[in-house]
Amino acid sequence: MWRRRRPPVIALLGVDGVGKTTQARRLARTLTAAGQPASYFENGGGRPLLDPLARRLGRRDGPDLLGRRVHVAVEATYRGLAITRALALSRLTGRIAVMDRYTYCQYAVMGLRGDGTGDDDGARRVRAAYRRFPLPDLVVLFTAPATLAQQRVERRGRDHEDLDRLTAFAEAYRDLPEAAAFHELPASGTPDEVHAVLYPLVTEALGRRLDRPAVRARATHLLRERATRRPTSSRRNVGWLRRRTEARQLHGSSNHPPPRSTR
Ligand SMILES: Cc1cn([C@H]2C[C@H](O)[C@@H](COP(=O)(O)OP(=O)(O)O)O2)c(=O)[nH]c1=O
Repeated sequence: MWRRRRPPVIALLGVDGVGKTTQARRLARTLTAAGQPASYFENGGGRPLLDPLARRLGRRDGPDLLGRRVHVAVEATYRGLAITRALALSRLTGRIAVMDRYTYCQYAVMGLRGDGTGDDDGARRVRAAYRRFPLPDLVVLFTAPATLAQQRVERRGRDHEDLDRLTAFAEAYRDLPEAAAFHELPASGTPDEVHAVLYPLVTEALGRRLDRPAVRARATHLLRERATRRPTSSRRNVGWLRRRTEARQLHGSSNHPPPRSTR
């Protein structure tokens, strides 16, 4: 269905533990089962790799290991490459891209840490580099109390999250200039409950996308209609052809111009 056009992009955002991965994987499966092939893509900034490495080397985290400027460059490049790969695979396969995190997560995490502001124009450079990525057809920001997100992260058993950091991170998402276009979805319920709200939002966004060719076809039709009403050069040519044919019929010649009346 999406072979000739860029397949839709659905981006799921939110702080750690809010349920992005759970919902994104499920969404890709449900869409595929419903005949709308979709793929799940994870677009992290490499934190699960960098932070443990930093700790092994006796540092607190990635920024402490690399310095703020280098860390942002590494993180934004890592995420940018993940998004590039995801979009390329989606385009090649014609499958809807369900994005677990997107460009906005980089902007939010930089806002949270205060990276790339003041003398350092890192934030502007990251935004400039990410400008080539398409606007998603739907951006969903999952929200949940920080305590619940923290419990979920603990239950996952892979990492730990500080409560204050989760609260500030949620604020950083809401402070983004793009936040007005995000669809906020409370994600405190069970995975079934959250999916039941998410899925109709997604199908509605896909429907809007499917409507676009119809709008374009109608516009093309109206333009053609207008063009045939206006006296264009091609219509004048048709008139000239008709007059020439009539003249030839009058003078009984098909291949030669009509004789001049003065002769
Ligand atoms: C969505 C959800 C997740 N979980 C669990 C599954 C995971 O182990 C953990 C974190 O969910 P996860 O989807 O990994 O969150 P995120 O991608 O936003 O960091 O919480 C619940 O217990 N209940 C839920 O409703």
